[in-house]
Amino acid sequence: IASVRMTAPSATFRNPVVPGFHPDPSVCRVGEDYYLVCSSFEYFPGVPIFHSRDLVNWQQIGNVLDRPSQLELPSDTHASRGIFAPTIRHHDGRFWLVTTNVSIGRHLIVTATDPAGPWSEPVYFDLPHVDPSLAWDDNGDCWMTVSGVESYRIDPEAGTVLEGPVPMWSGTGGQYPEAPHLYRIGDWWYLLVSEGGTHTGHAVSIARSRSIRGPFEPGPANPFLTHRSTDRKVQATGHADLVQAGDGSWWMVLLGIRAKGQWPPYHVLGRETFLVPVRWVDGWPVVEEVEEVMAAPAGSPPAHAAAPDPGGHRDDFDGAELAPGWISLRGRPAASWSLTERPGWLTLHADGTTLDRAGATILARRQLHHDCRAAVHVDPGSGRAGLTLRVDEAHHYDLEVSGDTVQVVGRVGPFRQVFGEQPLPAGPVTLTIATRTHDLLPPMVTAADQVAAPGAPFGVRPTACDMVSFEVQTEAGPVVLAELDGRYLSTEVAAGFTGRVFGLYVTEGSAAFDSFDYRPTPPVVE
Ligand SMILES: OC[C@@H]1O/C(=N\O)[C@H](O)[C@H]1O
Repeated sequence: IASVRMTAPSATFRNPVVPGFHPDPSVCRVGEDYYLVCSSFEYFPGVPIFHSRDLVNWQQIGNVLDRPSQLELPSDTHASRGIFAPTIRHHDGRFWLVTTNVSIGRHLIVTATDPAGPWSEPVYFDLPHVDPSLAWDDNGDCWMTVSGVESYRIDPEAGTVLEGPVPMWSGTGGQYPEAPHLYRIGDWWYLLVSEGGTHTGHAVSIARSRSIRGPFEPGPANPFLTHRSTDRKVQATGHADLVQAGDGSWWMVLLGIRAKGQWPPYHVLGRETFLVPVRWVDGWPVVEEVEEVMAAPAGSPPAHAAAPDPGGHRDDFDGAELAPGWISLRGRPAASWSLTERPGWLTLHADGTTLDRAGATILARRQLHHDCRAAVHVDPGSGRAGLTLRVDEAHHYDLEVSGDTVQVVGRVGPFRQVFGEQPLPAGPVTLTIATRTHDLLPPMVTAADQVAAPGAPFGVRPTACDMVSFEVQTEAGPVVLAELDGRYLSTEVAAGFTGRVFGLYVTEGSAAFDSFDYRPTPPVVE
């Protein structure tokens, strides 16, 4: 099995290769093209799909489940439910995607000839567990493997189960054996399994067999990848998928988190997609630890290392369609949005639901950087609208305009508070939410500070600072209405499988958005 052929030492790349909440990555190669998908939970459209020519630079080319007929997300779908881990494979001239919609308790398979879509209507499988994966054996039979770990021989087009469950090797005994993938490599069937759960105990192990039904012999060094009990910057590494590059070298995509803070560490960007080179030793995979900067695959331009991350994007809503990166909650009713009602603007219509309940009219983009700014130019009209930074219905900070007032409203669990407000002339206004992290402990905030700077985090000496600031553009210049501690919008506080998103929203009436501008900002230099 070919080992990694490294390029000149200078070529490195930055991890994560797909930043922001893009967990449970799965990848396949077709010729010189790579395609990668991630889970998407309660968001619509579902299963974002990315394309790359070098495993390092990824562009989103669409969403696999972009029709309500493919993606049933009942209105009571809880945050972090919906679409769990997907697997993408190419077989017989077609792309195949299998995933689980846990809100309806079914696995589904869709196919496409063009990975940018359209993808087919789902074929459903009522089988237990999650994290389905597909493999075709030497007879051309299709096998679906699920967490736990067990396999079924299926007819993927008829939706029928032909054999199984066939019990499979389920790791080294860690909790939650999941994200199984079968690979035909040489004369072996390799079975990759994650275990330990999708947080700091995460790990990846492997076994192999001469037969797809097993029995499987475990590898000599399992788990061959884990960052548990280490002080590595990247943590929770697991849920992996292997791919052989065009030059014969092997790579693995996986999820991980970039935690901030000393104790306890917390993460705000969700589980992101990382890339790591794989060497094969005596027929078993060996990987280095996952770092933020790693040696790049052969032939890949050392893009990330060379130039600062180009990760900003701007949308002026001048197009006929929304970019694939825009996501909504549990659906996007046609009556709730328009790009034509006010040409050059995105118009959103409320249905009376607040941000605290499922069903609000919201269009969101993932936060991709710890240090960034997101700005909208919005005409609230007679509505109540704004820009929110959210994790779920119970964890969000909103910069909201209604009538002649702009407010900063924070919702954390049972707590809801206004942190800053000021009058505003009617008409379009620019609202900005900025986030920055720095590791130096800020000074203790006292009651006196509160009077001096309303909204400053009160009385708490955070272990490390993730600050969220809220700004409104006035004739006299930008005004910062409040700064809030960002830890309350972290996975450690909100729980769940997603991460932060910036959302354009309306909760009363209608509002029109002229632009959305997202920029990474240079990290605070201590
Ligand atoms: O990400 C959602 C699920 O979480 C998991 N592990 O904790 C599974 O592998 C995913 O399907």
